[in-house]
Amino acid sequence: MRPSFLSEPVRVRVPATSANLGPGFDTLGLALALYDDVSARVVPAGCRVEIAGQGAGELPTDDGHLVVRAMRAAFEALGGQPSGLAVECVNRIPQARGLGSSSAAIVAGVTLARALVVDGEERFDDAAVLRLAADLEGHPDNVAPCLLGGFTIAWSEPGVGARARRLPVAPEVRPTVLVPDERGLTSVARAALPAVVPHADAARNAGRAALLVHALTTEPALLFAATEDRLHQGYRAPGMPATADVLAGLRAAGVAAVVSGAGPTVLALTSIPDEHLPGMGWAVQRLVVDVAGARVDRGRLGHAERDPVAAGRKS
Ligand SMILES: Nc1ncnc2c1ncn2[C@@H]1O[C@H](COP(=O)(O)OP(=O)(O)OP(=O)(O)O)[C@@H](O)[C@H]1O
Ligand SMILES: N[C@@H](CCO)C(=O)O
Repeated sequence: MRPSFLSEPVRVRVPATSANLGPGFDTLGLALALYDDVSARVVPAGCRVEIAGQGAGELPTDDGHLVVRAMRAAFEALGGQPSGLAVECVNRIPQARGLGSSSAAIVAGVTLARALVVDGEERFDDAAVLRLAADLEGHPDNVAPCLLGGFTIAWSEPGVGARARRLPVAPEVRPTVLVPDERGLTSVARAALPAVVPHADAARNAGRAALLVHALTTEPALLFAATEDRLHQGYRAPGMPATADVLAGLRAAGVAAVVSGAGPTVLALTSIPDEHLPGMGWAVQRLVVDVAGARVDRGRLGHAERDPVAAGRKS
C-alpha cells in the first residue's frame, strides 16, 4: 500500500566509520565520533539538496546526490515515492579517504526515508535497513557500525543479505586517524585486489581477525599482533605510496596502525609517539569510538549543526 508521509522534517546524525581494521576485510568496522548531519522533508515537487562542509560545490544537488539515491531506493521498498524532497547536509566526514563517507550518506538516506513514512518502522525494520544499505554500498563493513555504533562484525548470508552484531569496545581503545589531503576511491582500491591469494595468507588473516575481536573488546595489549593484514593492504600499497610509508613507519614503531577502509587514511588503535606523526599534507584527528550509531530526530538542523565551524567548536 502507498505510504503516507510526515509533513515535518526529520534529521539524522551519522558517524564516520573505519572498515577492515587490518585483517577483517569486508567484515569488521568501528564507528568514530565524527559526524555528518542530514535533514530532509517532503515538499510539493522537485528535489533540492543543500550542502555545507565536505563536498559543498562538488557533489550533485539533485536526484544524483547519494543521500537522495539511497532515499529513493528506500521509498521504493517502503511502497512509493513522495511528491518532492528537500535535503540539507552538513558534512564533516572527509570524503573518499577511507572513513566511510559513502556509507554514512547511504545510511542517512535510508534512515531518513523510513522516518518520513508515517508507519515506516512497521514497513521496514532495522534488519531491512541494514540489508538495503549494505546492498547499496556493496559490502556491509562500514554500513553496520554506521547504523549500530561501536565495533561491529558484519557478514552476508545467501538468500538473506547483510547481518551484523555489535560488540563492546575496551575503554583503552583510542583511535587516531591520519587523513591525507589526497583522495582515493574505494572502487579503484578494490580493483587492485587479486582474485586469488595464497592459502597461508588467508589462514594468517583468519587467525588475526579472530584475535582482533578479542583484542578490541577485552585485551588491547594484543592490538599490534591482531592488526596484521595480508589480504588487502599490501596489494593496495603501490596505489597509495604515502599511506604505505606512514603505515610502515608506525608499525615499525610498534603502533597498531592499519589502512582505514580502502584508504588512503591511516587508523591507529594505540597511541602514536609525537615523533612518528606525519607532517605536511596530513591531518591528525584523535577521536573516540561512537557508541550510538545513526540517530534520527524530528526537526530541521539547528544553527550549530548548519554551521560546521560552530558545531566543531561545540564538540
Ligand atoms: N556525504 C555525501 N553525500 C553525497 N555523496 C557522498 C557523500 N560522501 C561520499 N559521497 C560519494 O561517495 C564517494 C566516496 O565513496 P568511497 O566509497 O570511494 O569512499 P569513502 O566511503 O569515503 O571511503 P571507504 O569506503 O574506504 O571508507 C564520493 O566521491 C562521493 O561521490
Ligand atoms: N572493505 C572495504 C571498505 C571500504 O569501503 C574495502 O576495503 O574495499
